[in-house]
Amino acid sequence: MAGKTLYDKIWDAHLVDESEDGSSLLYIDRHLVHEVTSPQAFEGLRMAGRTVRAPGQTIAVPDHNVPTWEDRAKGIENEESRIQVEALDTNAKEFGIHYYPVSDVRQGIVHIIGPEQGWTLPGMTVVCGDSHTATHGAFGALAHGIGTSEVEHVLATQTLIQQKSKNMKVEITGQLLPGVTAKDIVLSIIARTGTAGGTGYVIEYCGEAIRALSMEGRMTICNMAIEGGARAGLIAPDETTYEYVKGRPHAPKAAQWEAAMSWWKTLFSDDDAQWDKVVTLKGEEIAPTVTWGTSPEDALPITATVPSPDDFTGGKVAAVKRALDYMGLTAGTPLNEIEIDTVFIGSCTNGRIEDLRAAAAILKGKKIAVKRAMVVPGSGLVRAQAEEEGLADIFKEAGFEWRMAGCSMCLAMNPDQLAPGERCAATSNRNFEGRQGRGGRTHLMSPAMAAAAAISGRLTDVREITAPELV
Ligand SMILES: CC(C)[C@H](C(=O)O)[C@@H](O)C(=O)O
Ligand code: SF4
Repeated sequence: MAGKTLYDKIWDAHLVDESEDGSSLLYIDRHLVHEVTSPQAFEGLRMAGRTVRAPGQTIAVPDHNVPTWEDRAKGIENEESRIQVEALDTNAKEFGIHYYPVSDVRQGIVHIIGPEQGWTLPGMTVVCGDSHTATHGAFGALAHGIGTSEVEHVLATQTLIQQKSKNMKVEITGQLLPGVTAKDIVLSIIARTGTAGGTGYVIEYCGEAIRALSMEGRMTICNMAIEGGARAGLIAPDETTYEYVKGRPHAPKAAQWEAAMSWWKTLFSDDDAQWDKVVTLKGEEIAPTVTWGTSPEDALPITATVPSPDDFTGGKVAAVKRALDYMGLTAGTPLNEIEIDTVFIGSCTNGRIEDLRAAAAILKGKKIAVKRAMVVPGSGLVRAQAEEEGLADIFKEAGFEWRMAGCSMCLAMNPDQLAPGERCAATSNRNFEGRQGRGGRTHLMSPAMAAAAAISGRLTDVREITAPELV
């Protein structure tokens, strides 16, 4: 019998039942909940007179709709947003689940606080009514987004009906060059495989360059597995993982830690595991990367020029024409000559402490050359740590707004939005039309690249900026 992949192992360990058509019932270890996709699910429970099956494994936090200005006691102006946050508040209390309200310093983006609080652990199944649940795969947890009716199903039963995906391996060999980060890796992968390259697969990221990443960097990679079309992303746990998890509020302790470790140490793909698809990239060949279009696959090294529709074939020709029109770009323009108005550093892709450190290292002692720039820490605890480390002062002195935690300008569901035509260097994960506000233009990149763009006023190769750790 062939060996198993990491995905096979976690799947098998959570399989409750399997029917002949291949649909399977999986046990769910952690259910994360936010305000946008949960109100109807709780309402469904209420109407059926049901309770939450495992309230101790269900964790709720408002993040998408909350304003990120400092005085949040003022409440939420937009009615729909306010109703959703109020509903979460009521539901969390009524159903007795773990809850981090806006007033709690631990509040933040659901995919940042799960790992931060030690809810996300290797070998678990983790779900949330949110596509970027893939983030938690960085711990070697099988984590994916679910729809609102599935949220209700998990709340009621702590199980989920699933079809097994195929196994895909993405290997990044060798080492990254200075100035190149996890974000550049994942943008380069999606540029290569396309946004449909992972459709039907769970991707395991491996190789020397992945092993060398911190947990923050690994979360950035898995966060965007969904942008590459995959059901989930996974990275096998190792010492870096255990060190990050150990001592977190909800991580196992003492004898439980030892028991958990003996399971976690089995969580890797066997040498003779079967892969349905394999993609390999060389770490040394990855450059600081930016997107130029309206799909995450529209990514190129910063040293490139805006492509022409003629460089493509099939349906992509018309898509590129439309993208260039929407983005207000002309084929042949060097990417590093594109002037920007705004910089957004934050989101569940790049709103962790390491991301803020990387941006601050570039910004130290410099001033922004853009109309507006904001840093939105991914959680209240990231914000507090950044303040303690002096990063907040660096951002503020450079001219950045220093905000409270939330999804913020990653998507236009709260007051932080782009105006029509406004061009933004963003550390988030989606650059679709209108994603950051109607008519807004998004260029995705790493925090260091966004910081470099902030001080030059145009898309900039971070390797041109002198920063202590880059020389
Ligand atoms: C609002 C939510 C359902 C959505 C998602 O599923 O990803 C959001 O988080 C996003 O990033 O677009
Ligand atoms: S930060 Fe952005 S990508 Fe992440 S959950 Fe919020 S809206 Fe979705």
